[in-house]
Amino acid sequence: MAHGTALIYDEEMTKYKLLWVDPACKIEVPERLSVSYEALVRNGLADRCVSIPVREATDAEILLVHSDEYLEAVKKTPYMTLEDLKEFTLQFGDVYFHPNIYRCAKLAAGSALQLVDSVMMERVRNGMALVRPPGHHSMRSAASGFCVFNNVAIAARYAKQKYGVKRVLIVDWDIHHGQGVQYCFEDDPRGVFGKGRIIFGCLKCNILVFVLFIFNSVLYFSWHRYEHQKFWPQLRESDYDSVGKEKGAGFNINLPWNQVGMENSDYLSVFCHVLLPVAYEFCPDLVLVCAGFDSAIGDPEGEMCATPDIFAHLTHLLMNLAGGRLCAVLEGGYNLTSLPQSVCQTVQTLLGDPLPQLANLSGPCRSALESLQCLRSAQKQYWGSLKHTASPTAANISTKRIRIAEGEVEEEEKTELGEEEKNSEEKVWHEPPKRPCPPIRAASVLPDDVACPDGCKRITKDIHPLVVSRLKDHLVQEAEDGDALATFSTLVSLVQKMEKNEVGSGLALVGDVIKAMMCVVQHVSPDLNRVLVVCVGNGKIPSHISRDGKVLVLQISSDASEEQQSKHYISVCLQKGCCNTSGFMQAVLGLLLPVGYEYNPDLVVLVRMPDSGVCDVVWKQLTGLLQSFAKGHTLVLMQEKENSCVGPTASILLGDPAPPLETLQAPDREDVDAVERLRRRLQADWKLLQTTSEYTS
Ligand SMILES: NCCCNCCCCCS
Ligand SMILES: [Zn+2]
Repeated sequence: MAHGTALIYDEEMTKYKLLWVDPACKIEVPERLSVSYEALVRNGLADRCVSIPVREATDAEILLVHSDEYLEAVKKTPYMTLEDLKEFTLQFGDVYFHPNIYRCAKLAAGSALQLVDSVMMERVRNGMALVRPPGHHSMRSAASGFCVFNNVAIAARYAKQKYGVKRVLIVDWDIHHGQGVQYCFEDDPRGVFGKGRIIFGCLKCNILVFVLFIFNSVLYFSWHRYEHQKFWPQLRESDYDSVGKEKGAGFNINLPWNQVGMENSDYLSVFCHVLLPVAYEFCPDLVLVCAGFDSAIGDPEGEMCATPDIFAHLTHLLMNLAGGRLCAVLEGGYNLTSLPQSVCQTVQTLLGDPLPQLANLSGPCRSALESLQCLRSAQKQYWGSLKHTASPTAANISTKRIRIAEGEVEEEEKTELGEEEKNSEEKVWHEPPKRPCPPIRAASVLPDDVACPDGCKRITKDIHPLVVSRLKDHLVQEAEDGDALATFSTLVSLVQKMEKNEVGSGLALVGDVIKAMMCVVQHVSPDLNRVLVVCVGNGKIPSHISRDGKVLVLQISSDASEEQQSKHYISVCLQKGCCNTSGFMQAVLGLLLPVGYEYNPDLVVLVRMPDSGVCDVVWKQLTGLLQSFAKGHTLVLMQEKENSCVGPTASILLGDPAPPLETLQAPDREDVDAVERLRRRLQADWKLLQTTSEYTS
């Protein structure tokens, strides 16, 4: 298992800048890189990373994406006079050249390749390359948007060529559309059978089995400020209906933001309802992130309102893919305060530190919902997890771009205001909270004959007098059973240690998981405001447990609970319970994650019911994803006889990446229907469950 986080940076890449007046380019300054690196140093994060040296990309590597004539032309720029540089620049848009930019562009691309080498050779688990010039706008034969060589596109091609990586996921959370990346891969051969989708008609059982053999492929996801094609680069092909061409259909995913001011809720809902379901189905071997931070609050380009700590969560959600192989490469980011904060949030998550809690999440705004629905509808024919998406009725989708195109609505001028006209009020936001690592990362409460996994700290069972007295009146029948009493009081004291951040997470083997869970829930201290209880497998959970919203129970099982569902008692009934990976993940990504984020618990109790049937890999994915909540304070309860689950669970609680699931088959129709029905019913209570705009007030 690879460990460590690579950091690639060299101050040489700060040694070029705009040499003439150009309002479009003045924001791309060397300080972007230096303030980001200095913040990592100041926060003690640089020292915790594995420092990997930069190198220049070779011609051959650059030619993986760019044309020979373009490379030859750029090679001449170091010897150009100022006038020649200006002249040369004129042929491109919103970019500038400098005598040293060719060298820096080779270093930026080379840094991305060093990062890929480090991850693929397992010298590190993941990493970040702090580079400039950025890359995602540059095209085969053109520089664009401050970009000269397409760092991430070159890295993707390089990974496939050198390491035989089959499936690469590129996530572009920069606020601009990386058209250069889209052009590079949109007609990328997807393998023998087009996308490799082979459809078997099994006459006997007359069931269409969609078997998705996904051969070599690059899946590109980008969200970007669009404003109905009025925001730079103002391309028709940046809209949600650009899904990839012919064999590449379904492998290009564009989420246009048609308004500014998008917040954390908007970003998370797109991850939960589009990117993650598709990414799990795609099952990448490597994740590359076009890590642009102009999507953060305060950025003059994005004019969005998502706070820097959102990148801690976006990074974490992607780390559960590809066995944790994640390479983040800096793209944009022009606010010299939110940029370094966002970079630090990203690197701190790559290092495995606990995630910050995201407060005050609400639902996505109406415009985001329209984009979300349009995108899901445009992509549903390619992805099983989106298959049963409701098609947007004309009434509730933004056809504004179409109407503009048809001249119905006269074109407003470009939305981009000059720097001076930009809404003058400066955005303010809190500095992201510290994310201290607890002295004990994971603790265990185990029967004496069960070994404590490496890295875990065993908490010896003992009777905690003050706890016992409180317990006694609750658990009369256990009063005589000394062992149960000892277990329960140890669990309660373990939770108290979590509250004080002395312990990160815990796992316990107990005689009766439901009783243990009830005991913990009833004895958490009053200043623990909300407890999320996730029950995996069949079993009766006393419904009085979710009293007054202090406890939210979400159970995934195969028995339709006769219990009245309520806002705080959600029972997801799956055809094959927890055995069907696709259905289970559909419920986790489309229901549990959004509700969990909105509920924002201070403690998560994960209960593995006896005979849950959940397989190890899915269990590990779930345990990993639940670390998103409660600063990673998760208490895992399992039945005594399941001691084979102790090791795998502990490894995830200690920060190991969950192994990738296989490429997911399309979930069973019944399961998708069940999740969809539940989502529709619950979205009135839990706004992050919304995926269509007809429900917004
Ligand atoms: N108001 C300045 C216009 C800049 N347009 C190009 C932006 C390139 C961003 C690269 S991440
Ligand atoms: Zn950008």
